[in-house]
Amino acid sequence: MKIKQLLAEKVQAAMLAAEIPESFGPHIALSKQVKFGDYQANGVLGAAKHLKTNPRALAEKVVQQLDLNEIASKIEIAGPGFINIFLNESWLAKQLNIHIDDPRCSVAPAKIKQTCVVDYSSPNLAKEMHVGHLRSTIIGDAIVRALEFQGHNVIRQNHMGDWGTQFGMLIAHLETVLADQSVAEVALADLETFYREAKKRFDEDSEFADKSREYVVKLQSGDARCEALWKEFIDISVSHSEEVYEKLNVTLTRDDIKPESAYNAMLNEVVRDLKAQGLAVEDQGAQVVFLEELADKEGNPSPVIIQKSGGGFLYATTDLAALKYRGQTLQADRNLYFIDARQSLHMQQVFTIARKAGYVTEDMSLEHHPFGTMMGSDGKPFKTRSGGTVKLVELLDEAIARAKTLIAERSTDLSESEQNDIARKVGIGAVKFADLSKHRSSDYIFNWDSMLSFEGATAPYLQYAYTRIRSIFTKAGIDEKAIDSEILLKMAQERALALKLMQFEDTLEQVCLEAQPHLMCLYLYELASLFMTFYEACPILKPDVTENDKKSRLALSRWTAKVMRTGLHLLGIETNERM
Ligand SMILES: NC(=[NH2+])NCCC[C@H](N)C(=O)O
Repeated sequence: MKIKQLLAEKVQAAMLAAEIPESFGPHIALSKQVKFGDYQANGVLGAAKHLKTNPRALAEKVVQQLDLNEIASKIEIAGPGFINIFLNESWLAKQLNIHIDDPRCSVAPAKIKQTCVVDYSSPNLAKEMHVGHLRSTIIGDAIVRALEFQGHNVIRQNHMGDWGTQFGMLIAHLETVLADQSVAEVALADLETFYREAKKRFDEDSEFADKSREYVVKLQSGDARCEALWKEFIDISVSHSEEVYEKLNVTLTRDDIKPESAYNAMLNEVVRDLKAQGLAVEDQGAQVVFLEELADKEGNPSPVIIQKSGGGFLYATTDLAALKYRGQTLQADRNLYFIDARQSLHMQQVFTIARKAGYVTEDMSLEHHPFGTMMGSDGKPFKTRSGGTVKLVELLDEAIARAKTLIAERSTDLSESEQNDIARKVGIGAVKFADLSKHRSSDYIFNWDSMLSFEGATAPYLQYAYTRIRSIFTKAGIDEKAIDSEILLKMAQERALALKLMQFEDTLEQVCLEAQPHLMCLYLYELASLFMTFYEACPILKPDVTENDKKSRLALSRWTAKVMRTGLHLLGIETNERM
């Protein structure tokens, strides 16, 4: 149920009837205090100013026209002309009752189905996946899940970095290592070390450096031997990423990989397009687009090199080709990119050029959703103790091991294999929730103790809250599916919980529009807290509770469990039936 939209439509209609031009809009917001009701419409104020009339009188006119009969129990004008809306308990209860069996938690499928192309994860295959890619993977996956749940057509694009000059050095080194009888899987077990070795040879041995450069050229011209080596390298590197995806429970598969090399055949065409349109000009032998739109303070246009003087292409050229494909072939209504904030200028440049070149039409939205850096406890970018890159698989294994210690202490009645399963969900959930619950664009400090705490806004807290709700049914010996009785909202705590449950779709909508998963995290934490308050104030299984109250409260509990499970699932976090 989109409550905000429903109220907006009603208030808008009343405003029109009161002869307020449509452009002023109803501006529906959640009320900040209980005494101001549940929602507040703030649109009249601006209109009154514009029409030079008394805002209160205008608000009264609107309220007279406002038809919220069944929905609201009270409408009040407050302050200079705010309209406070108090929702009707029986209307709220009715919505919950209608959707008691709805697995979609009363979320309607999107009326306008958009094609959303989502670029996320996208690690560089020359090296091990690092924490920056962890953020992109987790955040991107949460948004993909949310958009799909809404019913949009989502196309994942894992824009893996599998091309570029460093691959000459890597395959030249791989060739030597393989000649020494080593197996590629073993040689590439640790990509970081392999890269370092190759780089060292490249810097110290000029013969090797020459060979590396020669291999770059050969690779580009389709030399079979070099291509075979490259393919072998890429294949193993991709499987490293897949190991991370599997541990993380993200929805990316091999089919979603559309790496940089996939656009090689389009790069010449991109340069041709931009030259033909007068966008790219020759500058010192290179092909450059100068963007006035992104000029610096001194007014110098922002230069974007799309082809080097030697003929080589760049990161931006590939991104332009990718965007041409996404615009013209995939016909994306929304293009979403989950990439580190440090690539903001690059993205702006690509977006500006793509628009000018007509690769995407005006109505296609281009969105870079940047994220901040994950920091270590020392406040510096997250590294291993020796200053190296943290291997993601090891980080995730540590999360699971730490969760296992906690679960083994708490859940002594469960078997070893049950404990392991829970530890996996809790450990991975903790890493994800800690990341997703932060405002996307801010940096944050990675801290094991706080993310694994069973108190506060953490995955373990929410997962445990979910399990506790489920245990009410076990304790009562009732199959939750048999709960189909009327929800009655008598107590304030029941009403508050019911309202929160009905706000799930509004939250989801905002998460999808702004690509901000932390809104869902916050929502779920508030929901769990409201449930705890409800549970304390409104006993369910105590002997003196009437049968109707008991059933109604069980139905509310069932609803809460459903929304918690669905919300966590949309964040990519699994729940446990026992814990
Ligand atoms: N279309 C894109 N540029 N996607 C992001 C790619 C990220 C890049 N491979 C990196 O690791 O920095």
